Amino acid sequence: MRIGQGIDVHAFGPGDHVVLAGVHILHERGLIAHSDGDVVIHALCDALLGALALGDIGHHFPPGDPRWKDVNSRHLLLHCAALMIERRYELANADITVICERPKIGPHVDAMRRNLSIDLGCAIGDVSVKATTSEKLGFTGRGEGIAASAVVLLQRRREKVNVSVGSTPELRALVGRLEPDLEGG
Ligand SMILES: Nc1ccn([C@@H]2O[C@H](COP(=O)(O)O)[C@@H](O)[C@H]2O)c(=O)n1
Ligand SMILES: C[C@@]1(CO)OP(=O)(O)OP(=O)(O)OC[C@H]1O
Repeated sequence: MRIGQGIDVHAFGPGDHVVLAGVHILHERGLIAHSDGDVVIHALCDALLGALALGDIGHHFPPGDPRWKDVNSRHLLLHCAALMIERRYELANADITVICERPKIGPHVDAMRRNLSIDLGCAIGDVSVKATTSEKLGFTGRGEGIAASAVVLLQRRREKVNVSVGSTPELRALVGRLEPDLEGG
C-alpha cells in the first residue's frame, strides 16, 4: 500500500464559472490558472504522484508550457492514472476536501465523484468529495480563492483493470496498451 497527499490553491479572477473535478459550476468569478484551474484535480494529481514518489504536477506539466494552456485537467488526471496503472497499482480510495465560502459544492458532489471515478477507473464509492468553508477566516474565508486537499491510498493491483468501470476511451486505450490481451474487452 502507498499513501499520498496533495494540496492546491487557485485565486479568483475574471470569469463566470469554475471547473471543479471536471464539473462546470456557474459563479460570478473564475479561477486564475495556466490550465482550466481545476484545483480539485490538481490536488488529486499531486496526491497520486506523491503516493508513487514521482514528483509533482509542475514537474509533469510545467507551468508556462503552451501544451497545458487552458487544458482540461481531466487529461492531466488520466496521465497520472496511467502512471499508477503502469506501476501496477490501483486506487483503494481517495478523499478530497474543497475549501471555499462559495460556490456551494454540495449540489455538485455526485457529478464530481462520477467524473473522478471514471478517470481513475474505480467505483464511485472509492472516491469521496466533501467541502467546508473556513468560517470567513484566511484567504478562502475572504473569498479570494479556492483550496483543495486530497489524500489517496493505492494498493497493488491483484487483477487486471476493470475496464467496464472506467470506460473512457482514453483509459480503455491505455489498458489496451498495457495489457494487449484485454484489448476490445
Ligand atoms: N463551499 C462549500 C462549503 C461548505 N459546504 C457544505 O456546508 C457544510 C457546512 O460548512 P461549514 O464550513 O460551515 O462547516 C459543509 O459540511 C458542506 O456540506 C458546501 O457545500 N460548499
Ligand atoms: C496545472 C498546471 C499546468 O501547467 O498549471 P496551473 O493551471 O496554473 O495549475 P497549478 O496548480 O498552479 O500548477 C500546476 C501546473 O502543472
